Amino acid sequence: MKRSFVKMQGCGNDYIYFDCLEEELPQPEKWSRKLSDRHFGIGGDGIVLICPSETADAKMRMFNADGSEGKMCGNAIRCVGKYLYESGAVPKKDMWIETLSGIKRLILTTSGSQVLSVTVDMGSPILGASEIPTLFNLDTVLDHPLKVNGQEYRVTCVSMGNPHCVVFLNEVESLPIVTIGPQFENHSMFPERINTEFIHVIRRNELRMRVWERGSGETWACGTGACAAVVAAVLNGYCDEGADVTVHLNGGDLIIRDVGETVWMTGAAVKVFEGTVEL
Ligand SMILES: N[C@H](CCC[C@H](N)C(=O)O)C(=O)O
Repeated sequence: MKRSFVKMQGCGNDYIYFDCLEEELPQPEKWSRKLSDRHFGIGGDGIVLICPSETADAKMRMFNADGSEGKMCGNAIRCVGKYLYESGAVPKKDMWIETLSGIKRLILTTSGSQVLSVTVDMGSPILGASEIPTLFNLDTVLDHPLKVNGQEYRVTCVSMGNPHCVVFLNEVESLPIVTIGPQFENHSMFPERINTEFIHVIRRNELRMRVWERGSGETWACGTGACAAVVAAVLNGYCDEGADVTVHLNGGDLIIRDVGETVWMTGAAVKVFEGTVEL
């Protein structure tokens, strides 16, 4: 069966999007693995399904490149808002998207009929060690030692609807992320695996971040991860609550504001190409 798709990216975190408002996509786990392959498929960090919702303007389901389903995706939800507005499916600049981590509010910035950037209310961070989930026998995991492959790191764990482990380092450019990333992702303390953000604090309102994502490996950006990183930075005294923090990712910048009860994320959403694929 021939199926149309749209390739979109947020700060280089690129997914293959399927409009499922009229027609479901069967076996999304299988197709995410096949189509994400950058040599034998379309190429991407995974696939995203844009589905109907009874409680919001639309519903987003996202699947990592390994086929596992993520409960929330910050870069993808911005692209979903862009697609829905520009296609006319949801002609609103203030819209609501249902996810497995609850309904999120999007505010679109447009130029004519084009969406330039999207601001998302990412919701309240979850800090309870068992809720993230982790197996630490603690209430919260703040600047806590964790041995990974024989080396001790200090970690802060935050959920933005999906699990994150934030590690502050003196520099991240030379980090052997392909080696250390999987060792964090599959560590025994994280029963549902983990997304890991490696952070260099440039100044109080500026972070540099690299990320090893659960199910996709090193991605060029992670929206939920950038939010988790700023929450962790505020908790550890590196950033100020309520301030706009610029997070520099491999693929671009996100502006994150942790206001305590919620976290706001602003960033671009870019269409790369459209196509059809035989499923
Ligand atoms: N790998 C993540 C999902 C994608 C999150 C990321 N791409 C974002 O922009 O938030 C997980 O399994 O929880």
